[in-house]
Amino acid sequence: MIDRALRLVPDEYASLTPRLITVTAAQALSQAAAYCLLVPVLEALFDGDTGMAWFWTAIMAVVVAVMGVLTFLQATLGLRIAVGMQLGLQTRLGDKLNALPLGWFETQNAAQLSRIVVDNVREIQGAVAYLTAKLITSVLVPLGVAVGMLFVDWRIAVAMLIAAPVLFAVNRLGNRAFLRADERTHVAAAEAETRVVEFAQAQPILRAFGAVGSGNRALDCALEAQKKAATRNVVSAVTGVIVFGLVVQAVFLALTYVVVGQVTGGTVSAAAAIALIAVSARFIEPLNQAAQIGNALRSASASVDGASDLLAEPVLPEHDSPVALGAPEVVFESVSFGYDAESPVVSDVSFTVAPGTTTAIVGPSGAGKTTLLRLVARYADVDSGSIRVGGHDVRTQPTETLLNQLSLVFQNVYLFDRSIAENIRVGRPDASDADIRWAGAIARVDEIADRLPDGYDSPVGEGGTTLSGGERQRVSIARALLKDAPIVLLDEATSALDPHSEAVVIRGIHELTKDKTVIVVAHRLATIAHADQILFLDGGRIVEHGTHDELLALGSRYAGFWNERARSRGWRLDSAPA
Ligand SMILES: Nc1ncnc2c1ncn2[C@@H]1O[C@H](COP(=O)(O)OP(=O)(O)OP(=O)(O)O)[C@@H](O)[C@H]1O
Repeated sequence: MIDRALRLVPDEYASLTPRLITVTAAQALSQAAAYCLLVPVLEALFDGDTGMAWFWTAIMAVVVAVMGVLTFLQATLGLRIAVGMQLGLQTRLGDKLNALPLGWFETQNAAQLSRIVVDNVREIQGAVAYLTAKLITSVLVPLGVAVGMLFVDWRIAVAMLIAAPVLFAVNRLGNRAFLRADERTHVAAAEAETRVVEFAQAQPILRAFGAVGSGNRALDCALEAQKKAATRNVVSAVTGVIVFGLVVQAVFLALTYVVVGQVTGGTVSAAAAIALIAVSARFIEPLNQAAQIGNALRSASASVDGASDLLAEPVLPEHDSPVALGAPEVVFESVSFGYDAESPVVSDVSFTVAPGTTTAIVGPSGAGKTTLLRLVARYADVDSGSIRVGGHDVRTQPTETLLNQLSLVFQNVYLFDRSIAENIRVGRPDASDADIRWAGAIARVDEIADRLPDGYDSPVGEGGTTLSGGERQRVSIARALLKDAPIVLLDEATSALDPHSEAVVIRGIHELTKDKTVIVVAHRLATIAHADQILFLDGGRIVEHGTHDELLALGSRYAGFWNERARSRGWRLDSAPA
């Protein structure tokens, strides 16, 4: 576990780790030497040899002083590693999250990510900086004492050298059960966190459907499982510590018998015996500590796994060399893709979106329309075929270059818990206030800002919860307007907006898409009818493509889809807004 945790130490702090280990080892040996020096000091005192007593006390004082300096060095090194470890590991995890394909985030949940980046890092930090040092101390001090005893009485030294591995073996056995219980606790805690976040986020739906009780049940089960796992964990930890404590006392008693045996045998003086019993107590103490440190180290093991697994997640191959971009065209060539290898979602799809034209993708639910948009933005890489944007395969251009050419306006608009202005500025971080107001005016965000007390500086709440769905879309359109990318990927809203909001959003989108290359997953009949090209997708394949008139004349799938939609909405083409 320690070696895996040490591998997570950032490079710039890696050189400090051997220093910490060396200083800790030296500190532990000086501590052992100080304990051993008790024997000659006590012997001299009992013999009434004041000169020798002072001599050994002076040596002991020097050793204790060295030990003090080493303890100080050990503490400062540990602190430096702890701080560096936290910053460095969190930066590495942050960089990793930046490099992961966008599609990866759709399968993750916020609670587990936050647990890895915050809680796991804290545990690993503690394991590397403090627990490693404590573990070294608790091994080297008894070992040093036992070796030191060789110079006093070899039989006692041998008894100590036998006792130490016995104690470690008992400790190891006792902790196996704890380790299993601890793993179960980590799993149960992660599950409970996920359920708590889900329960909070699903409140509107649970209440709307009167399902608060059933929503609670999933959470209650997770919390109950966590409670049981935690109880088992505590029971096995406490049992292990009690058993280990009893064995430690038994070993201490055995050592005392050995010492007393030497006194009665006449090989050790009574004064030395008292000193040896005191040293034996010191010998036992760090071993006792090792039990608790072992538990803490094992508990940190699950955290190391969490962070290591995240760091090992595969990223999409990245091309750093700059490319000379051509016209803003999007070309799909025999593209096939599936979220998992067994079930393709998109099969052999080929089409070209010429610069400055609009392509509408329509088709039944689950046909793969949104997936096509995601593949353009490289949420994931295609399984076969290729997608070219601006004349280059999306896989052979730097991600930044690709994303700079794209404005994404998807249905689930996420707003940061900051002001309206800052949320719009996400579109172009160097935009001036005037630019933000320009984009806000076109997308009619100014209407929203006007009614809020702090105007554009008003906070929008986590995820934009203080704004309506239509208002959030307006902010996201303002973002995209500010970015002014040549290609717009648009997932049209399926949910109904009130007539005013809808009219405003449509106007904003109209401005955003003017003279741009547009791929739109279209639901509004006006958008579909006025597109330069329509792709009818079913089961991941393009089954028909052409203009609205061509496809209506064909009288097949698209015509059926169109007539059904138009009938259900009482809509006629000549009434379509421009
Ligand atoms: N992140 C994902 N992981 C696994 N499967 C997914 C993922 N996203 C979508 N799918 C599956 O891929 C298929 C196509 O989904 P997609 O969202 O592209 O369809 P769609 O045509 O846009 O549907 P809708 O009109 O209902 O939004 C569906 O079967 C869906 O369950």
